[in-house]
Amino acid sequence: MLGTTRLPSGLSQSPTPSSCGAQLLRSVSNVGSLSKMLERGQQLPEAYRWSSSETAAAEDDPAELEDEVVVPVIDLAELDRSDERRKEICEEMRSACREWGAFQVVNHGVPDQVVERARRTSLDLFALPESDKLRAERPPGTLFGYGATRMASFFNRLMWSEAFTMMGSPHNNFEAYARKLCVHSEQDFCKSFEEYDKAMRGLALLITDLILHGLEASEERIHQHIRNFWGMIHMNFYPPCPSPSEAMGLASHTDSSCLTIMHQGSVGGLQVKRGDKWIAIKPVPGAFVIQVGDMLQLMSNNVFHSALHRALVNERFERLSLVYFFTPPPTVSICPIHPSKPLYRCLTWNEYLQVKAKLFMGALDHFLLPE
Ligand SMILES: C=C1C[C@]23C[C@@]1(O)CC[C@H]2[C@@]12CCC[C@@](C)(C(=O)O1)[C@H]2[C@@H]3C(=O)O
Ligand SMILES: O=C(O)CCC(=O)C(=O)O
Ligand SMILES: [Fe+2]
Repeated sequence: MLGTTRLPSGLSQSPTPSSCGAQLLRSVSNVGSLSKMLERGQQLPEAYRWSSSETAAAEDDPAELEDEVVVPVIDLAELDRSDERRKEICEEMRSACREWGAFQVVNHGVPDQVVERARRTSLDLFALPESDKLRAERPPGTLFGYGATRMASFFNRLMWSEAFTMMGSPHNNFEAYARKLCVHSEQDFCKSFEEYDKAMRGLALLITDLILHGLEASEERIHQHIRNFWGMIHMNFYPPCPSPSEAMGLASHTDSSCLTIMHQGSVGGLQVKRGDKWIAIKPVPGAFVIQVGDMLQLMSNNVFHSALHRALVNERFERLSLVYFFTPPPTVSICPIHPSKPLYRCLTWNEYLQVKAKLFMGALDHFLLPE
């Protein structure tokens, strides 16, 4: 990467056919030989330039620095020590979900090597030649594959990122992606995502269970809701950017999921909106960022609010965020958990994604019941 800056490639031209045999001879880590390059110092292309009001960060405001507010960090180390400790953790999560729609967890039990292997494999994937990545291009209107983020059509500026989404538990199909992408080692690729998917499913079930207990939902209700939930692995890659203060890594949005578990690594960029301020979620070594998604807002009947968030970029470092979306199965009816005075009508995940693709930030309101 030295001396050059890579242009996010997800939005560029059509695939050039290339053979898997030829790909095997190349190194997947050879980032410098990949997509279009910009000379160092070259300006940010106009299509990637956002207005300063859209990119302004809380850190730009000196008053913000003096009185730093941080998203809660919840320690799961002693979860099983006693019922009291478990209740305290449920309460910490409940209050974080109400106040922030987000928190970080540490001592979560996911081994570092599992995370590191999945991050390495993801970086290798983004380092593939553009023509190989485009073999797995996400067809318009669909969920899985490589390219620009789905919400790109709602903005008239381009985002400084590329993304790849794969189906995870319970129907993971990593071999198919590996074959399509012609990755260097199919076996390592599948193994690393299989173990990551398994670890994330375990963590998602644990955290969703604790959060729903905080809503005083019955055991039966909780299990009915989450036992059959699905997982999706979504990777975002943000190359270093020649003019980060004018660029946007990922524009402001809420996730449609029930819960999102994100590993952002050591390079920060994620921000969450609190009131009218954007607050950085600073990387904490080994932590996962947990965010309330739209489905959990609906299930909680607005007790919790899905986190409005975005990702900024920087000039020096590339950044990878590894995201696990924990979602309802596509055709199962999802309703507010306490049905006495529901604010929303029941919906299916399929239905929700269709409405989100049309209304984007207005999607959840579309399902509000009349007063
Ligand atoms: C199931 C999904 C949620 C998501 C669209 C997706 O198919 C996988 C990508 C997800 C993502 C990530 C970036 C922001 C977002 C709004 C987008 O455009 O793609 C979310 C989508 C979502 O949560 O609605
Ligand atoms: O990369 C990040 O920090 C944010 C990623 C994100 O919000 C998403 O993929 O939905
Ligand atoms: Fe998100």
